[in-house]
Amino acid sequence: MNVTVLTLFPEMLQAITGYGITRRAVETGLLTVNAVNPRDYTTDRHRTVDDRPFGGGPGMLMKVEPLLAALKAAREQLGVPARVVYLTPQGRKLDQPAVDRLATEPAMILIAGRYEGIDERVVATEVDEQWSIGDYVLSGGELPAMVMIDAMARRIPGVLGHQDSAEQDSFSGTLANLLDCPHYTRPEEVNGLRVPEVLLSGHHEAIRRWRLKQALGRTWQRRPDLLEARQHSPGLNSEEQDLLAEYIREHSE
Ligand SMILES: COc1ccccc1CNc1ccc(C(N)=O)cn1
Repeated sequence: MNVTVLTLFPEMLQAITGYGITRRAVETGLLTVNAVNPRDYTTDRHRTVDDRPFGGGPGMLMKVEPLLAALKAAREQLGVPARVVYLTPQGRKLDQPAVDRLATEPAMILIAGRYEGIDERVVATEVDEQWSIGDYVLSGGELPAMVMIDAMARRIPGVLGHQDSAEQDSFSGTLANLLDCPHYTRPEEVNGLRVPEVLLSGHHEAIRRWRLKQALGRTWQRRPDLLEARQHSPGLNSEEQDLLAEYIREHSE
């Protein structure tokens, strides 16, 4: 997947290109992340990228011309048709299904706005999709862009060490509308705190049921909205219904 970010702060992208799974995805060529800085496409002496809003109001907006010129350069750089995404509080709330679909795009241009956003004429003529990572306002679209890139990178085959299918198959995790179960690793006891015995038992069926019960129970406790969705599509099977009922009984006395 090839991603180009339009940003006034290209160095910020080192937060994903320089560390961990996303760094390795870039190094192995499974992912490319480039930056195009609209400031490099200004023509005035002061390299102006922002201006005051018509009609008054607080703050500044990103000007049209530098953005359009940067978009043109980004499209030429990518060389193939790219999906243009604008990260904004006015966008649709990003979720895993959206990430999974976006991750199938061969090329994307992410516009990271600064100030109070960008001139609407750029949105109207160039943006394909507007996305928000949550109902809060940040100082720029760079962090949301990196959140989207990180989430998409994990869906590219070969990027995750463990078999992708393992993640797909697991009932929990955001892919299956359930919260994940608790996880433990060595030592078996620390500060008097023990690992649940079932996880040490080697009984894979008992472990599977315990993890499913914990995932269902946690979702019931923390995210009833997710559970509601899961109860309708695809619906809880009889084992899941039994395990959830058991968890609720144990957590209601
Ligand atoms: C006032 O900032 C803006 C106003 C309009 C557009 C972009 C920005 C840049 N800031 C952003 C961007 C995205 C998100 C999000 N929730 O995805 C939060 N903040």
